[in-house]
Amino acid sequence: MIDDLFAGQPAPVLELLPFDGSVLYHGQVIPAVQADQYYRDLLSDIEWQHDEAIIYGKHIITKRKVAWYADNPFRYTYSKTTKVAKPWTPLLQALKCLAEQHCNTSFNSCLLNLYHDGAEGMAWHSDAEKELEVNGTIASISLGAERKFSFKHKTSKETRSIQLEHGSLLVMQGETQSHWLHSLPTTKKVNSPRINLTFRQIQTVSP
Ligand SMILES: O=C(O)CCC(=O)C(=O)O
Ligand SMILES: [Fe+2]
Repeated sequence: MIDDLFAGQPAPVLELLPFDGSVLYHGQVIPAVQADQYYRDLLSDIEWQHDEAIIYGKHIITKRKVAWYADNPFRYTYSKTTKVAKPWTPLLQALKCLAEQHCNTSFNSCLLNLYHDGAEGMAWHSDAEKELEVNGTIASISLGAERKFSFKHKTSKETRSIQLEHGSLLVMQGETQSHWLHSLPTTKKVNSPRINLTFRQIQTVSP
């Protein structure tokens, strides 16, 4: 029986992309009870703020909330707005450590998103801001409501989707950001919050 074979073992890691990059779904790397606690702690302890963006010249304030933490008070620019990172909390440091163990790499920053319900999502984009290491690994931890996450190839337009479970880890690496867009589609089926943490490697400015 397949079930017996995997009993008590971590779920097998799943490759999502057929080519031009690699997206590995590690499944639920945080046990549910612990994930529940992390979710509650992050909801109350993180300094959540509405995100700002300038899109087609318009100043937009998102319903989704964000926060940015890092080793240093890095400045990070996306959607033409600049943020300054806050110092790690003990819980974020523990989650960073967990992500680093699974990815065999180190991260120096984390962007957090809080989607209050399925009406909030993220449009097609790739994480290729100039401050990010080129082809750097991005580790994404999900807590709270399960949501669909999609990839679309920039030229062939092929798509791949996956459900991101409570306590799960998804790792985007290699040439993924150069060739694929990703999005968190909005949905009427979800009416509770989801927290997402993406651990990243920001280029530190050389002297
Ligand atoms: O919410 C997610 O799972 C992904 C968020 C994302 O793509 C980003 O912050 O760049
Ligand atoms: Fe992204």
